[in-house]
Amino acid sequence: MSQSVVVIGNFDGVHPGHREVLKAARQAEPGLPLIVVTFWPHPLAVLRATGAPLLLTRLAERVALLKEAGADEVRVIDFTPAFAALTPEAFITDVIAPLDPARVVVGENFRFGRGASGNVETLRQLGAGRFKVTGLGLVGHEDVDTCSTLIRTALADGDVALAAEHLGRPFRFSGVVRTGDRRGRQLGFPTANLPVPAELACPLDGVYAGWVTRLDGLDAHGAALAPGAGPERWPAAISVGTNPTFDGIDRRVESYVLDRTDLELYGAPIAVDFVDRIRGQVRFDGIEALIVQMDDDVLRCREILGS
Ligand SMILES: Cc1cc2nc3c(=O)[nH]c(=O)nc-3n(C[C@H](O)[C@H](O)[C@H](O)COP(=O)(O)O)c2cc1C
Ligand SMILES: Nc1ncnc2c1ncn2[C@@H]1O[C@H](COP(=O)(O)OP(=O)(O)O)[C@@H](O)[C@H]1O
Repeated sequence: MSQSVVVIGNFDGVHPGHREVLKAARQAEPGLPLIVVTFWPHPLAVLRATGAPLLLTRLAERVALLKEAGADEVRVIDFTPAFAALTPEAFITDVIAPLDPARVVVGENFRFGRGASGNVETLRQLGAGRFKVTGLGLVGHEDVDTCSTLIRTALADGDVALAAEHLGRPFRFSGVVRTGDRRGRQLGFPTANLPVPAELACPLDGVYAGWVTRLDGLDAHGAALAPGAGPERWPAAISVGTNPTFDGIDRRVESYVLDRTDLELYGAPIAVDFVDRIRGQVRFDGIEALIVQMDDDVLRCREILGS
């Protein structure tokens, strides 16, 4: 096997700071295959009693984004309690050395091995004579460090515009469309409903403007898109919440694709990209008031999305 340049990290969200790490690795060792080593589930899900932070990306999305950001290969380590108990030496011998790295690149706050006892300095000592080590500073973004925590906080505040700024792209929430209460069509606003799994980050309850994309490479009628044609993206009014007007219980992400009533999305994988927040959820006294408000929401969406 030829030598490689190895990057290690969680990379949840694959934000611009993460992309910089991959870019730096590429620049340090031009010519060598870039391998990203990442962990699943999130190490804190195993290590911390309170569990992992809410995830910005599912594993498949993380892997796809890492490849888009320049990874030639992504190795996903099954982060079990046994794996967490490896010594720093064993981590290097078992996981890193077999990749034959000429260089290992990590963020300067990287910790590894039992009890998080390894750091960049440990990595340097263990790699001496075998591979070089680069520890990168956190990447700044408009005076604040771009990091997953800031993005999570922005989402929890409903500030999806700020989350998009930190992410370098709109926050994307994806899933498979489920049936709801079959009320949307009667209201004149059919909505494609996604469940909100407990482990995923999701914007604060409210109404948003954004885009819906089918992820299965099929058009609305199930036919393959023409070769080279990108997936279709539709402007949408998005409601996140439990439908308080109807005393709902389940939290969902519901998207009304503007001006369409012909879509068949049950069972389809879709992505919802959040562009801007319009308002909070309201418990209306009747459906008329909800419909008047939804008409207004659609106008706001058109303004925001320019469609
Ligand atoms: C643009 C938009 C705004 C919405 N705003 C509210 C709201 O303020 N309060 C509320 O109870 N439900 C709101 N909803 C959710 C509707 O109640 C829900 O889409 C409708 O009951 C249909 O549910 P169903 O998809 O399960 O049939 C909104 C939905 C959309 C698309
Ligand atoms: N413009 C549209 N936006 C979203 N979904 C649509 C649209 N037009 C048709 N649909 C279809 O209608 C379904 C939603 O209808 P709705 O009456 O809200 O039922 P449900 O309560 O099951 O979500 C969607 O899952 C999708 O298959």
